[in-house]
Amino acid sequence: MRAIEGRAFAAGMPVAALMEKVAGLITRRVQALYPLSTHQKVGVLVGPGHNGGDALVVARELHLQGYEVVIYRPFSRLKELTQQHAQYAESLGIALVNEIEALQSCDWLIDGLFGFGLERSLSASIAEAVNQINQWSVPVVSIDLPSGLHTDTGAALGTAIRATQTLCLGLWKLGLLQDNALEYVGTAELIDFGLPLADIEAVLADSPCIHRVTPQSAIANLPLPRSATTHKYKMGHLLAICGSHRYTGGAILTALGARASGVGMLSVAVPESIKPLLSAQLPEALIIGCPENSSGAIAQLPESVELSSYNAIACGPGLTMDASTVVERVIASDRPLVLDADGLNVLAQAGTIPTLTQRQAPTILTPHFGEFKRLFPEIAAGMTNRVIAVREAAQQTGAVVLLKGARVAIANPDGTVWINPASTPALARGGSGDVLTGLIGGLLAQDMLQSAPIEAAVQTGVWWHAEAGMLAAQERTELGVDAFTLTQYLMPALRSHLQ
Ligand SMILES: NC(=O)C1=CN([C@@H]2O[C@H](COP(=O)(O)OP(=O)(O)OC[C@H]3O[C@@H](n4cnc5c(N)ncnc54)[C@H](O)[C@@H]3O)[C@@H](O)[C@H]2O)[C@H](O)CC1
Ligand SMILES: [K+]
Repeated sequence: MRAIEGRAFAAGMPVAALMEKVAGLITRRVQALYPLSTHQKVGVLVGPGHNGGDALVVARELHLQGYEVVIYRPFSRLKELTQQHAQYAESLGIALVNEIEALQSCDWLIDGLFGFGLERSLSASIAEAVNQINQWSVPVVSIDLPSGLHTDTGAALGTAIRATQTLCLGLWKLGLLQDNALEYVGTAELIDFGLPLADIEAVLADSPCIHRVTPQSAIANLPLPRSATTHKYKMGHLLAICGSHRYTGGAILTALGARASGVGMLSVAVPESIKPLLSAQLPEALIIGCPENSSGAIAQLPESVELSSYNAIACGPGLTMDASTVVERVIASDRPLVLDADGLNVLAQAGTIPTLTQRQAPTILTPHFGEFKRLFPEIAAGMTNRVIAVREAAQQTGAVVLLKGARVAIANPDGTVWINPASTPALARGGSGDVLTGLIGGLLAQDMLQSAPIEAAVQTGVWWHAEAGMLAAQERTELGVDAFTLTQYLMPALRSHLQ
């Protein structure tokens, strides 16, 4: 962002004009959020840089419209432009207070302490003020990002404002999309102030892109509409390899996730002894009973199974490590593959990078952080930024890597990263990952027939899964989204977007 705005300034755009333009847009938005009639008294936190400058311009405009504005500006040295706005605000008679307590009686607050220029931890006195504000129940709108958050990693440097809304300026700051930042950001919105595309492209051209998954991008990747003359074999055939005597449910959930994807044919390989349970739940699927070993894990696939007849394979949920022979066989195959759970643990044991660099077909890995650490111990050891870490993992293995967390990040081997910006903690529950594996597998099997890029299935699966979780949580509370229920919400969630 600094480089992009630097190009605009170098080309003649006055800094003050850009600040005025941006702050005007912020003012309009906060007035809509906090109307004068109900939220007359506003406290404005002003930092030393241009984030503080933005805040002062907003303070001035709100004052001129009749709001009762109180400024808290705990820095003696301000950047020049910020200093000028501070002086003008004073000349208008806007109240200035030295004690943070004076803001507690405000109806709402604007946070302009720091934006993307924060480079070190907050000093003790500022941290103290921020902690106090966080204990009040006064709503806070943060300009650009909650003060105290690092703009890239989203980590709180010491402490940070817990915002009600964050109005991010121009382009999404990566930090706002990181798990670290979630408890601080509140509702995030982008204030688009018309950065010239040429400047954005010139600065970002050489760095791999980071995208947000949007409903539009996710829906565009769905295998819809179906061709009027299609038939089941044209809609993909997925082989799910999952479950054990111990973990029957994992197999059922994976298969139900796959079913929801609309895949043309679904085959599910499970240990022979649990076949009747799967058949009862999934009358439409072809359940393959496999020879099992003494622990009740799949020992091997039946000889009749011809891997080359499937468009994709999803492998891992509920297998246990005792099924390592079958996982190794699948990894060695030439089929597009989604690996999860024990599939990942077997891969880690075999050596992630040497094993995957030998694969010819596409691979999708879906680790949570614990599995990620086992797969990529070196990357995980030095990790401060999930997005960079997942990108490295994809680049080193040639696989698409989906790192689970509060916000899923998906990296392609070319360095592109996709982040799904909306989800729900209701999904933090055993089995919800199994549903995701099946769903992605089913989408992948369909995509393979349409020659869609493999990451399309991953993005769409992640988005759809989160949407189902959010819809279920809305109707049933965050406690009501067990993994089976989640599978029941996949269709309603999609329908609500397609209408
Ligand atoms: N293109 C845009 O997005 C625009 C952004 N604007 C706003 O400008 C800020 C970024 O401004 P900048 O002055 O670079 O940084 P900050 O306001 O975040 O403050 C940095 C300021 O503070 C000093 N500093 C850094 N860390 C600390 C610390 N821990 N304690 C004390 N002081 C610290 C540092 O030396 C700087 O002086 C952006 O976020 C937007 O809000 C423009 O107004 C419009 C275009
Ligand atoms: K801020």
